[in-house]
Amino acid sequence: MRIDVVSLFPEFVAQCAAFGVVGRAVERGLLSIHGTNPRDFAEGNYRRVDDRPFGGGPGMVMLIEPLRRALDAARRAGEGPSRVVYMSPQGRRLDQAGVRRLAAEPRLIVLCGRYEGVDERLIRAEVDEEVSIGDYVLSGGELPAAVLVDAIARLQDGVLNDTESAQQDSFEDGLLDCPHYTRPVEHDLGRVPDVLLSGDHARIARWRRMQSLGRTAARRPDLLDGRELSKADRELLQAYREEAAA
Ligand SMILES: NC(=O)c1ccc(NCc2ccccc2N2CCOCC2)nc1
Repeated sequence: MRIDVVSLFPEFVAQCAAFGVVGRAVERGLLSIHGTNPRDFAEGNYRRVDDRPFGGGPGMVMLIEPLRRALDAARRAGEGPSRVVYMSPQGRRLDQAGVRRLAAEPRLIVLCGRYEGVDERLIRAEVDEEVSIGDYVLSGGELPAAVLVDAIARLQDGVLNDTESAQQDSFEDGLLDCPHYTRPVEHDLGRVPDVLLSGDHARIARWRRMQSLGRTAARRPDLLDGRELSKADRELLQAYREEAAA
């Protein structure tokens, strides 16, 4: 999959893709990240990429033409059709289903806004979808772009090894993850739950599922809305609540 990032700080997003799982995916050619800077397409000796907002008000707005030329250059740099995603607080909230949908695209061009945002005419003409990573304001779209790139990279075939994909699965099925423990068994912060030391894999899997269900119900009940729990899951959730109440 090819991702082009259009940003005044293109190296920022490329750097975020240089480490860990995503870095490995790039090294192995499962994913390629390219940066294009609108400033390289700005005219005049100040190479302006922004200007004052019509109607007054604080801040500056990104100009149409440098962005449009940068988007065109990014489009031409790769092959095949590309979907343009604009990272913005006005976008549709990103969730794992949205990541899966975008990860299936052959190409993405991710547009990162700075200043107070981008001239609306460019958005209407060039952007296929606006995406928000959450209801908070950041100084630019680069961090949201890096978040999107990371989440998409993990879903590319061959990127995660078996252990990592198992962890991914626990979030994929819409539940929060269970607690994790490692050595030592005894510590002044507490003891590892005996079930995890039992070697009884069915019992361990049951305990982990119970913990995922219980934590989801306690911390993110919204994730269970509209979800038909199986009889087994309902019993596990009940067991979790009884244990928590005890
Ligand atoms: N939640 C998100 O995904 C998110 C994304 C971007 C972002 N900022 C860049 C930006 C992009 C578009 C429009 C305005 C702005 N902003 C520029 C700086 O001023 C505030 C508005 N912030 C949060």
